[in-house]
Amino acid sequence: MTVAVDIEQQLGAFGLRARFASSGRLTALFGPSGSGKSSLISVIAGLTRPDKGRVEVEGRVLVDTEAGIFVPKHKRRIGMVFQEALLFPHMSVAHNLRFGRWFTPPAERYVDMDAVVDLLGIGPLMDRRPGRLSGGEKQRVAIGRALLTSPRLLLMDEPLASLDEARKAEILPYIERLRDETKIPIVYVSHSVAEVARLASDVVMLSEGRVTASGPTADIMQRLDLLPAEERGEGGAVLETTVMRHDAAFGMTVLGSKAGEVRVPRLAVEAGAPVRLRIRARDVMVATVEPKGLSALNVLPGTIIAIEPGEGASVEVHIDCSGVAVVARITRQSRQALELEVGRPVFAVIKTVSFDKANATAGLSGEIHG
Ligand SMILES: Nc1ncnc2c1ncn2[C@@H]1O[C@H](COP(=O)(O)OP(=O)(O)OP(=O)(O)O)[C@@H](O)[C@H]1O
Repeated sequence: MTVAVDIEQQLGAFGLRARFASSGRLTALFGPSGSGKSSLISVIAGLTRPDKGRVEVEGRVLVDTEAGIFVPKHKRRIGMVFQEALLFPHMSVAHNLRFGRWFTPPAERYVDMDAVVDLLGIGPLMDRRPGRLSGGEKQRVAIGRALLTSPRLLLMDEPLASLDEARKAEILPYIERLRDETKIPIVYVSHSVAEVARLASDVVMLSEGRVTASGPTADIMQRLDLLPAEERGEGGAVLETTVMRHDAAFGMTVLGSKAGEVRVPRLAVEAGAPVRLRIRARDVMVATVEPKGLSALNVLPGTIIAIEPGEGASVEVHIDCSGVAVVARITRQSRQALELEVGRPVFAVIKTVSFDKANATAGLSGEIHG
């Protein structure tokens, strides 16, 4: 197991009682403000001591209160990236990067400087001081500095929270590369569904200091009831697809998934490349017969597997499309008019797809309309 946590900690009036285990490449700690994400990160990093419990990373016990084990933070070999880059302003980028390396005994340095510079695309910045970097560039350097400590685990606490949308889009592909091209497990704190759906292999959902759910990203993202109220509209299905072909005549790309083909405006990726799609529940309609004469390009056949009460006048219809669960948010009135029940064959009509290109360096991300 990569990361296994089972701890209790009282912080004033706030009680953190968290238990999860994840062997995912990037595990998102996800929850609303004040749910305990940063407190949990502090326990894993060794910045605070839990009252009770155990923390294990890559088979190494870092905390076990019963056995009297508490590995101090500088011996944990955990790299940290925070919301603010916290670079040394008087040092060049190259110096800031080397600073990370100095702290690791030579025998334990397994991360190579050139590889990190290449991975994060920071070669042209090496001689600059942090004052002359954009927010996104600073964060890439901060990630590089953390990687150069040769960590066994990388903790990222809302690393994009202080960046604007353009800077976020610029840095997301680098975090994907980090996830896919290094062997270092990442625990990533976020309260954004878009970020989690794009980056996480696994999600640990926190609410009021408790883990309310944990598991693979696709499973958790469709549990709309678990999402923080302000993010519920962002929830839905996460589909792993592969680029099948490009349709030059119409400027479209055809993606293959277990649920069927999905057509999206042309993506600048080669056939065979993986693409992760997010289909928000509010962007899916339900039809009881295969629709004709419709502008939406993507219609997936399936069977209703559950109908849950949604917010206000809505219900959430869960549709199994050949093993892929797609969620549609529709009104109770539509449900009644269409006589939707569990077991009924239907068609999920997808109005909009949010797509994220995995394994990319081009920063491609956005929304497309079917
Ligand atoms: N040392 C402390 N003493 C008392 N209360 C604390 C302490 N540290 C954290 N808390 C409280 O614990 C709760 C959880 O805080 P935490 O920062 O872990 O949440 P979070 O999910 O990271 O929130 P955000 O997304 O806003 O950063 C908050 O109510 C906070 O006020």
